[in-house]
Amino acid sequence: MSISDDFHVYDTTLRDGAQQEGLALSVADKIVIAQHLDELGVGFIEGGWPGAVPKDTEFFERARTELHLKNATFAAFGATRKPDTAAADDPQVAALRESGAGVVTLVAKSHDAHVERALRTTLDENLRMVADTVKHLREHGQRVFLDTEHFFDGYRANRAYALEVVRVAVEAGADVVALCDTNGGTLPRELQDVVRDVLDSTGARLGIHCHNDAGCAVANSIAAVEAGVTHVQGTINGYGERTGNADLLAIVANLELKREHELLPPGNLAESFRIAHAIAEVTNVPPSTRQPYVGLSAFAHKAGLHASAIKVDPDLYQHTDPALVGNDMRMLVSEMAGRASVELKGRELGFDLGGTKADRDVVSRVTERVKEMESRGYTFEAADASFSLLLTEEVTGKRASFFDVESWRVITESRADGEAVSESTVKLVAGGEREIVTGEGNGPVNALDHALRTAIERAYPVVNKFELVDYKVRILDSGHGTDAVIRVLIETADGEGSWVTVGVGHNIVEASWEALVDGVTFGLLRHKEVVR
Ligand SMILES: CC(=O)SCCNC(=O)CCNC(=O)[C@H](O)C(C)(C)COP(=O)(O)OP(=O)(O)OC[C@H]1O[C@@H](n2cnc3c(N)ncnc32)[C@H](O)[C@@H]1OP(=O)(O)O
Ligand SMILES: CC(=O)C(=O)O
Repeated sequence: MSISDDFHVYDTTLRDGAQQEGLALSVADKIVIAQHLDELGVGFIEGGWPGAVPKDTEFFERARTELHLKNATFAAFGATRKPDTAAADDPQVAALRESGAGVVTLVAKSHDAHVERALRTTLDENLRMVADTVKHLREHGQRVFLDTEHFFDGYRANRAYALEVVRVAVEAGADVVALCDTNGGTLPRELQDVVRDVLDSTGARLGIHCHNDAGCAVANSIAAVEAGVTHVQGTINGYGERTGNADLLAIVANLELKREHELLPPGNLAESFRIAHAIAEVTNVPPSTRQPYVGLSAFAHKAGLHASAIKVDPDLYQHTDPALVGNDMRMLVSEMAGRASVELKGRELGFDLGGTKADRDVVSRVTERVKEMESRGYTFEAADASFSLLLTEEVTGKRASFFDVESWRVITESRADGEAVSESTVKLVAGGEREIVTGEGNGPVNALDHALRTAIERAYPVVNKFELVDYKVRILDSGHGTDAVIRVLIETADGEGSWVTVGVGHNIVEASWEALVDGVTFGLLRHKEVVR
């Protein structure tokens, strides 16, 4: 059952979203995504094109027994009957009928040139294809929506014919006619004028389906709603053919937060962030950090002047409260930080630095050090753990340290079997004991990581939980060739969370060692080991 039939939130992630380059969903993936969509509370889930794509046929079969939707109705997508064939005899129409979906969304041509050149039939026969197929499915008890492909381009080329397709579909029993900006090139004002004309001329219940080729898919969808459409199609994370479809979560957030529509069940908008990221895990497409509302950077503030105003009131630099979509505000500390950025970041990390003159001095020193270090290649916005160590150092007056390193070295040897293996030796004092440890690895950083953690494990057994999970190298100032500055970011995890540290140097191993030591040090602080 749809939440509300007054306004349709129609998701096509599993059909048009799956048309994105590089995105390939298994049937099991589609089932998991459908569960997330239903939990979010969309009204309709377009599951695919049964009869054309074997996985989609299987999806509808399995969905019937495996999915018990609370909020959504499934829609099966497919084309109108072939030219000069009875709808009842068309095997693809049969697949739609037999899909078990409560709704069939038929794609139909509404642009005269497409009818004549792509379908290779007459304008009249295309109208009969629409009417026959809609009637046939209605007679079999299915609700029918019609997607009018290339509607806006078709309207420009032959308004009368485009409108006739809409009228014929409604007369035959289609509940909704979705106007599709298939090539995604229409701009909002023109789109709105067309929607108004179609509403006035046909009285049809209209929907909108936009692509993002001109960067206007969300704006066009909102413009269409403002002009009177009551059914809006889109995909999670804006997946879709070419530059993608309209991002459904952004549309819903805009309409709920800025136009007072109630589209999802109460409270569900705040699930947007979680569900967008959960679906990105399934699609295996890295989520864009800059995605409106649900991107990791959507409420991340870098500029010092922004932070200083946010300190007074977050609304001064945010268009909405991130919590409403399940996201969080974050402060980024970098060379562009001012004292307010450092103070707010400190608060995020558990340091209250707003009060005394001593606090203000700490904030000023940290701000200066960050700017100076970033000018040498460090970056703190991606390395919260290194920033936290720097801040702790300025607050307590000493660098957190659990061991004294005497020396380290690493060699890489090419062996007779052609394998290159690295071996390192680390000498240090930890827990009052001098340790001399060697470590092997498939590369120098791996070998150093093993040796370092082995050398301190007697004093701090918790390091056995630590694991280096990501390692990124960036050559800064690459014009200097092998003399360039190298920045290394290391992510360390302990099974409960992860943290990132940074190291910089002219030597990649030296930069890595700095990031490794910070990584272990921050991990020990996290586990409340006592600093010497
Ligand atoms: C705008 C959109 O995104 S619509 C969704 C598009 N999605 C897909 O295409 C994914 C699934 N598609 C498929 O599996 C295949 O393309 C199929 C099964 C639909 C068709 O495959 P094939 O029969 O091998 O033909 P092909 O892919 O070359 O398409 C051309 C045929 O489709 C017909 N066709 C094109 N558009 C339409 C339409 N809107 N309605 C009905 N038929 C259409 C053409 O007339 C041509 O038919 P013909 O071979 O009888 O002359
Ligand atoms: C139907 C569809 O996906 C389109 O016209 O873009």
